[in-house]
Order: sequence, then C-alpha cells, then structure tokens
Amino acid sequence: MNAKHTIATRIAQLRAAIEQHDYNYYALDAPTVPDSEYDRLFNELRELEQQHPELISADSPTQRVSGQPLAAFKQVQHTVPMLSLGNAFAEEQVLEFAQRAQQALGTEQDADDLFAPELSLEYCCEPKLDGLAVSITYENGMLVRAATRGDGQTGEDITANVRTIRNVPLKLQGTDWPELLEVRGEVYMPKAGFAELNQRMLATGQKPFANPRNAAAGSLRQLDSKVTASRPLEFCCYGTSTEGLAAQHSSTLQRLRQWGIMISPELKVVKDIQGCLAYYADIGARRMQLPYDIDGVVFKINALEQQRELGFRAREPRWALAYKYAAQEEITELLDVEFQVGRTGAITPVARLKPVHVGGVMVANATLHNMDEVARLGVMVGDSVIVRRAGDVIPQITQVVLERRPDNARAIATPTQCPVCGSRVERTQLVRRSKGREVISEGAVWRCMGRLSCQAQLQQALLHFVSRRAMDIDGLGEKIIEQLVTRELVRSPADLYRLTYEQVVELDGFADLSARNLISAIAKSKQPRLARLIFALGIPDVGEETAKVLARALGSLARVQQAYAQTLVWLPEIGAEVAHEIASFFADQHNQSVLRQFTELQVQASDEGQPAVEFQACTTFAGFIEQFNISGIARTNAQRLAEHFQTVEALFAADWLTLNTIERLPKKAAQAVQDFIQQAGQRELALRLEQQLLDFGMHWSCQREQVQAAALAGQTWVLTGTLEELTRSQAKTRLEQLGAKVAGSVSAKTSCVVAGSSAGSKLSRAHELAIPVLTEAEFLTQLAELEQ
Ligand SMILES: NC(=O)c1ccc[n+]([C@@H]2O[C@H](COP(=O)([O-])OP(=O)(O)OC[C@H]3O[C@@H](n4cnc5c(N)ncnc54)[C@H](O)[C@@H]3O)[C@@H](O)[C@H]2O)c1
Ligand SMILES: [Zn+2]
Repeated sequence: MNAKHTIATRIAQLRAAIEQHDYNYYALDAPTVPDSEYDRLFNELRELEQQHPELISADSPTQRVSGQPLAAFKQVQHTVPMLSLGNAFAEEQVLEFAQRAQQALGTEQDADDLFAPELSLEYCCEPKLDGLAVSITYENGMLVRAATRGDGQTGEDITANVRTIRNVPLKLQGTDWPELLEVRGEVYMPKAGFAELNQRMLATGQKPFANPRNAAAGSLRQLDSKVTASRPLEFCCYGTSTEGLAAQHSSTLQRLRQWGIMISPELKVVKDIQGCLAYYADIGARRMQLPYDIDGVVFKINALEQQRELGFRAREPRWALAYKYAAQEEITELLDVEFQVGRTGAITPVARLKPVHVGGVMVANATLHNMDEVARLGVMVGDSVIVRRAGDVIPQITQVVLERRPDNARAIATPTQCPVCGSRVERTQLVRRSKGREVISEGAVWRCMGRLSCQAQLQQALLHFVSRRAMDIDGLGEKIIEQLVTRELVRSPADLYRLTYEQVVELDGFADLSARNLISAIAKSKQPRLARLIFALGIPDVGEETAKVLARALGSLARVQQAYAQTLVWLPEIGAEVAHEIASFFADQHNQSVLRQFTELQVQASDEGQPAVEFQACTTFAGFIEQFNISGIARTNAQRLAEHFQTVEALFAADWLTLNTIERLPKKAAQAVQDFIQQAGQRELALRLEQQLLDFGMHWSCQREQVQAAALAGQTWVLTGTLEELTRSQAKTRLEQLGAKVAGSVSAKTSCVVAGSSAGSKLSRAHELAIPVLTEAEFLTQLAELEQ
C-alpha cells in the first residue's frame, strides 16, 4: 500500500469518526468523548489536509459548520450564516493569526514589523463561554424568533424555549433600536445552577448531566418548553448580524446592552496582539473562579470596516480567533479501584487512573464516592473513562466510553470485608419517615464494622479527636498518630491520656522538649467544653452544629448517652437518621468502654449542667403517638387520639368502646390502636420514653386549646431560596404566629418547604424526603387562607 493511499484512508477514518462525534454532540447532546479528544482528531485532519490539499473535499468537517438541525423542530433559515471560530492552542498560532490579518489588511510589510505600534490592530477580547450558539431576532423591539446555529445555514426554531430564559428580554428597552435586530450569543448554564440541577436529577432518580455544556444543550433543545423553564439557563450576547449600529464591534455590543441585552462583564478592548495574550493570561488565572465554564477566550478585530475587508474562510471568520485553555475533561484508563476506609468506617472506592493532564494538573486518582456511583456510571476496571476537573474540585469520573471497553474489563466488586482490618462490611441504612411510618431503605455507603479495632478507622478517629475544633491537642500530626497506632501504644482515644513521657520521647521525631510539650498538651485537653467533647467522639453524622444542639439541650454527656433515638428526634435539627446514628453509637460496647475510661482518666466536660428546655415542647402529644408507627395513625388520626386522651397513661388505658366513640376515628384505625396497646411491652416503652422526656425537662404542651388555636401547630417549616414578596423574617414571623416552628435545615420531620428562586440543596433534600414544597405564590395563598 503506498503512502498516499494510507493517508487517504486515515483522512477517511478521521472524517467518519468526527462525523459520528458531531452527531452525538450536536444532535443528541450526548458526546461520548471529551472535547480534547475531538480537537485532537480535528487538528490531525486539518494538518493532513493542509499537507495534501488535493484530498480536501467540500463536505469535510474542516470545510463546514457541523450540526444538523433535528427534524423534530421547525427549521429557521439564517439570513447571515452562523459560523464557527478558528482555534489556537499555542501562543505562536495567535501571533500567526495577527500576522495574517495585518498582511491581509496591508498594514504589515515584513514579519519583523508585527509589533510596530503604528501597524498593530485593536482587538476586542471576550471569554469563550462553553454553551451553545443561539440567534435571537427582535422585530420592532419584540422578541419574535430564536434559533440554534444548526449547520450554520439552517437552525432549529427554539423560540418558546428561549423565551423562558430569565435574562433574555422579551421586549427591548429604549426606543432607538432598529426595526429588525438579530443578536447572537451563547446560552449556557452557570456552574452553581448545574450543580443544583444534577443534585435534583440524582434525587429524582434521573441521569445527571456530564458537564454544564451538555446540560445547557439538553435543556435548551427540549420539545417541552416547561422543561427548559425549570433549568437555570442564561444568555450572553457576543455579536449581531445587524449592520450599522456602530463602527466597532465593542461599541456595537455596548449599544445592545443599552437595550437590555446581556453582554459579558469581562469584555476588554486592547491595543494589540500582546494585549490579547495578557488578557488570555488574566482570564486564565481567574478561570476557575468565574461562575460559568469557559473553554478559551476569543479575540476579535475591533474595527468593523477591517472585519468586512478580511471576510470569511470556509467555516470561520478571518477576523476572530478562539485561544483555548487546557481541557477540563480528558480521557484516560481506569487501571484499578482501591477501597479507602474513613473515620466512620465508610469504605470509599478510589479510582487509580493512567496519569493524564486535566485542567493543567496531572491526575492519577479520582474518587468514585460510593458503590451506587460505580453502578450508576457502569464503570469497570480497564475502561476508558472521561475525567473532569473543574476548579479546585476533586477530579471526577463523569462517563465511561463504552465503545472502548476491552474484552478483559473487570467488574468492580463490593468488598465483603474491610481491606485494612478484615472485619465484616455492612451496608448503611437510611431511616426516614413517611406518612407517620419509619421507612428503612438501603444507603449507598458500606462500612467496616471493625470500629476502633480497624487501624484505618482508629487513625482517622484519633486525627479527628485531636483536631482543632474537637479536643484541640497541639503536636499530634498524622505521622505521629500513625506511629502510635502501629506501635500499638494507642488503641482508642482514651489511650492518649495514658501516654507517658518515656513512650513519647522514643517516637521518631521527638526529643526531650517536644515530648514534654506533647504530654502537657494532652493533659491540658482534659476539660473541654461539652460540645467539643461530643463532636470529638466522631459519631457518624454529628458535626459541630449537631454537637452544640446536643450539648445545649441535654447538658451532660451522660444524658446524651442515655437518650433514646425517639427522644433525640424531638431536638431541633435532629432527624430520624441522625438520632438513630447517635443512639447506636452509644449502644456500642466498645464506645461505652471508651467513655468509661474517659471518666476514670478524668476526661470530662467543664460545662456540664441542666438540660435546657429545647425539646420542641413535644410539639404535640399527637407527634409522640405518631412515632409508634401504628398502622393508619398518621397526622390527623394521631391528633384525634391526642386530643381525646392527653396522656400516655390514658391512651394505654383506653378500651374498645372508648376508641370507637372517638369522633371521626376510622374503625380500622381504632382496631389498630386496640391491637397496639395490647402488645406486650408497648406500654412500658411509651412510659419510659415519656419519663425520659419529662426527666430531660420537656413539658407536654399539647393542650387542646393550643392545638386548635394555631393552624400550623406541631409543624416545622423551612424557608429556602430568595423570596420576592416577603422578607425571610416576615415569612418566619407569620408562620410562627400560626404556630409553626421555622427551622434552618430540612429533615424527615420537616412539614413543608417554601422554595423561593434559586433554592438549592434544601430543595433537593426536600424532594429526596418527599416533603411537600410550596412556591412563594402558593405559600402566600396558603398564609392568606390560614390567617383568615
Ligand atoms: N466531544 C465531542 O464529541 C465534540 C463533538 C463536536 C464538537 N465538540 C466541541 O465543539 C467544538 C467545535 O464546535 P464549534 O464549531 O461550535 O466551534 P467552537 O466551539 O470551537 O467555536 C465557535 C463557537 O464558540 C461559541 N462562542 C463562545 N463565546 C463566543 C464569543 N465570545 N464569540 C464568538 N463565539 C463564541 C459560539 O457558540 C460559537 O458557535 C470542538 O472544538 C469541541 O470542543 C465536541
Ligand atoms: Zn476495617
């Protein structure tokens, strides 16, 4: 086979591959390879064609704009074609671009003159937003049409969808706009909106988007514009095909802005190509902090007269250039998966990757989070995967390139025992309440059950225990803790208080003074504040805030230790899951022994005292009854029972006749209560729980009058997002006047969530827990009704 033939074959191969990728990217909004990979193929093709111009054909991807409009949309003919942009990946390509332009405009005699000030051209520099190009037409100041770029000549009619984008004016401001105006720009999804959207998708069991560009494209090209409306899209204008607005590109954009059209706040006019390079460096340094993804910057010769003179090449203008940054997504191989054990025993799969440059740094590891994520990605060892690194965020695997799966790919198995200590591994459980019942489902996390006998957990637990926000012991870094654990000097946090000077001075890196300092630092930590001690214990899901709530409400470690999960749920901000974690932590024998040793060693909180009355006044006795998960006894029926009986004793003394005479209590429910109160042990349990609540300072405040007076008594509401009509505190006051409690976070106990605009994680949590969500408008209507 001759060389020429081989090159022709390669060119054909590249064209076919690029066409397939174009289809996936433009038509399906679901690329299977990262842009960096696509750009490599594209550049290889362009170079081969440059070396062999006789092989160029008019339908080569290098000669035309890609993107067939989908038949599902009405088509729109662009009066002025929408083109692509020439790309540069290195500084010399930028300089060549400037030189070509100067030459063509006759401002340059020979190459040395490139930087001569009298010859240099003015440029407008802009960020290159990573979204999709859209054309929007205004007639007499009104938005009449919006279209995608499509193949450059024909786009898709997406008018209804673009109308839902908040920062696109439906009507232009001012009066001096031309009768017909077509603006062009990028529709994109800001990073924050993208993260929220993906959380929402995950929470509702949908497939999340791989990156903001896919999310923007997938959201905009929807046949149902209601879907588009629910997506956080924005528009930024970077040009117009309407002539005669001004003499320069930059001043044209300024005029568009006066009519209410969004342009980039990062626009900058520079005097010469050196200014462009400085702009590239400046934006590059701030790239990760920008609220949206960019894949490069764009330089445009500013004088429109010069733009006209330069004109176009096949698929791109000669007066503009995109200078790209290091790709944020790359393709590489998954070599292996290792399992790391964290402080609470959670086992995290970590991907070992064939090292690859992503976003300017070498990446060799990426977290896979948990086994649900592994399943969702469908990833196997040996797969080619797309790795994304956006900003300071830990590298993520976003996608598997299935067509490259090798025959010997290996499934990632859930470990059956701890990779560090060999202990049994258990799947976590999620406890939530739904319609008054406790629903237990399988969590995504597997845990090593070895607790502190597991060296990995012990080390992490010790690091947490001594950390600044916990016991705050200076001088116990990772290396030292590792030595203490491997030499078996420390088997639990309590052992720290048994360390002697002789033991410490023997450790690597210690001398007389440092050993004495460490011993005294440990001794000094013996009387921490209660909240710190609780936090230091490292109870799963108990962060600093929860530790403070426990400390304040219960006043002593002993009471925290004794509290039943059913008691803990009455505390503010503590949901069923956390309560369950706390109770089972203290039920653990090993943990109990550590706490006993603390007492022996005089490690004790300095501020123990009486419990504060923070129980949610047991909101209602009804809520208490609900906790027993009696079939058919949810909110309303529990309320009926509570109003009738008013105490635990009375409830358990109820007889069949009484139960059947309770107003509006269904027969079936009455039967269930009857069965329940006759069950062995239930009465004792209920009395014990009531006793504990009373001991801890709770008062039943479920008198009939109160319950009836306040429409929302016993309910906990959460406000999130920005409210337009009311301030947060106004909303809070009105809810409280109706008897509701307003909490700062969503838990299974939350009755209702009011979501203003740009609501985030609380909203997704509410969806996850199937808690009713009201828009601000619905909320206002409901308030008005209840306040009557
Ligand atoms: N991963 C894949 O499979 C795949 C497939 C096809 C295309 N792609 C990606 O798309 C690129 C090619 O697409 P393209 O032809 O749209 O070219 P392009 O994205 O390189 O440049 C042109 C586009 O840039 C956008 N743009 C953003 N800011 C701009 C500004 N300030 N001024 C002007 N335009 C601006 C516009 O949408 C314009 O259409 C490839 O380089 C690759 O990154 C990826
Ligand atoms: Zn273990």
